[in-house]
Amino acid sequence: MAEKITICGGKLVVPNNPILPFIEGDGTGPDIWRASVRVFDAAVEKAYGGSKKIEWLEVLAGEKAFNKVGSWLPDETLTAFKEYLVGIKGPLTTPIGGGIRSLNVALRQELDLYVCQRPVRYFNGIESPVKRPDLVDMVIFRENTEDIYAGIEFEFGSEDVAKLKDFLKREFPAKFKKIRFPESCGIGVKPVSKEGTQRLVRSAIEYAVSQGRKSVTLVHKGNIMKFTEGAFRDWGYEVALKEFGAEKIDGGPWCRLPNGIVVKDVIADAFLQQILTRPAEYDVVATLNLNGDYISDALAAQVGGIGIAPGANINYVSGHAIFEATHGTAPKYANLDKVNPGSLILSGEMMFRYLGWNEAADLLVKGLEGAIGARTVTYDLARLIPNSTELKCSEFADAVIAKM
Ligand SMILES: NC(=O)C1=CN([C@@H]2O[C@H](COP(=O)(O)OP(=O)(O)OC[C@H]3O[C@@H](n4cnc5c(N)ncnc54)[C@H](OP(=O)(O)O)[C@@H]3O)[C@@H](O)[C@H]2O)C=CC1
Ligand SMILES: O=C(O)CCC(=O)C(=O)O
Ligand SMILES: [Mg+2]
Repeated sequence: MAEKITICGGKLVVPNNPILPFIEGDGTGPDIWRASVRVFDAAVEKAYGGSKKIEWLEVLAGEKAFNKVGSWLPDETLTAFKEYLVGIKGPLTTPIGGGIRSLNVALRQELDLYVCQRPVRYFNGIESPVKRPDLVDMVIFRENTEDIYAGIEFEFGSEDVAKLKDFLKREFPAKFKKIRFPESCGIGVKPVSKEGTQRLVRSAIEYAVSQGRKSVTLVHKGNIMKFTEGAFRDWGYEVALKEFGAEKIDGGPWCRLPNGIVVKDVIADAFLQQILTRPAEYDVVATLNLNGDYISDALAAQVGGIGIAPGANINYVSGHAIFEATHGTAPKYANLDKVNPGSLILSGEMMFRYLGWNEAADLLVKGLEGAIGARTVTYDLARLIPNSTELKCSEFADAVIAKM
């Protein structure tokens, strides 16, 4: 009988037939979902011989939801993710400039999924744009609920931005003078809190400890944005020192945990050049929301692109989690059965590990490594792998299943 996943004493209780809500997604989402769900079911069947099975529950969001029920993000969808704890989603479109705000961000904020966890690793056989993609083995912990993604923006020409400018002019005249074109600007606000920073950094360090990683790097732009990004760095070190018994190295601020894990920091622009030139120096990365968004795509490109870039949005306290690829809806490829389902498949791998279904997770990796190793890949990897055979999205799913 299908049952809900629950949490007890901070540990997930996963039945053999868990109900997992999923959102198909916009654009290429349906193609990718159809391919991935077959791979997930095949992995579970092969790993557990019928003793475990997922009961998939479709919930609506995005264009499909709007067309069917007139809402972009129906309450029932949020309720399902709250109730069933763990789910998975395809990408959802966010218009640029005007229109609705991001549904992806809304889900993260509504469910308080404060960690956006994105592992980046190399698969043998892919020729990436860099010489040593195999040196990239990082896990990004991106803060997922605040920063400029909180969406506190005031549109140029609106009554609200006029009110805000009046307030700044009156209360903070020196700061207001620094606005270069006060008459013609919109304004965005960047909230970064101690609480939000510390729960993110705590999760990153706990992950590093549990997985035996070498270091945690706090990536920030604290030289320029001192009280947001700079504070992120300081509050991050505070967690390492006060909660994990770290000791400062040569007077700090770098520090070392009793088990040898180094907690260090780097300014974001330097980080983006060093991941190209010295990737082996970075391991677990903890960073703010916008930096994490840029870093995810940049690192994905280093190992073969966004077609194999998985992710998860997790609240490590409540247990709520929604797994999703790093990439978006790639609308030009919608319904062509063309794009790589690898990112969603690997997001499923993360999900299975989160559920404790490591055998099924291992099969997903085996299948993906097998298909890539045999040079039977979708268009994106075919561009990078000499003498490869280009497969459709659905055919790639078959190839992964065949190699499990
Ligand atoms: N979490 C989410 O739901 C996210 C949603 N979005 C949304 O998606 C929409 C489109 O965003 P856009 O900036 O174009 O970014 P996308 O990630 O959707 O696409 C950019 C490029 O990445 C490559 N790509 C994307 N997905 C795949 C895949 N599965 N396999 C292989 N290659 C892939 C394609 O490259 P090429 O052209 O080289 O073939 C594509 O043109 C926007 O509305 C955005 O807001 C964006 C990111 C995350
Ligand atoms: O919400 C969106 O449309 C974009 C989100 C995004 O780029 C990301 O989470 O990496
Ligand atoms: Mg992104």
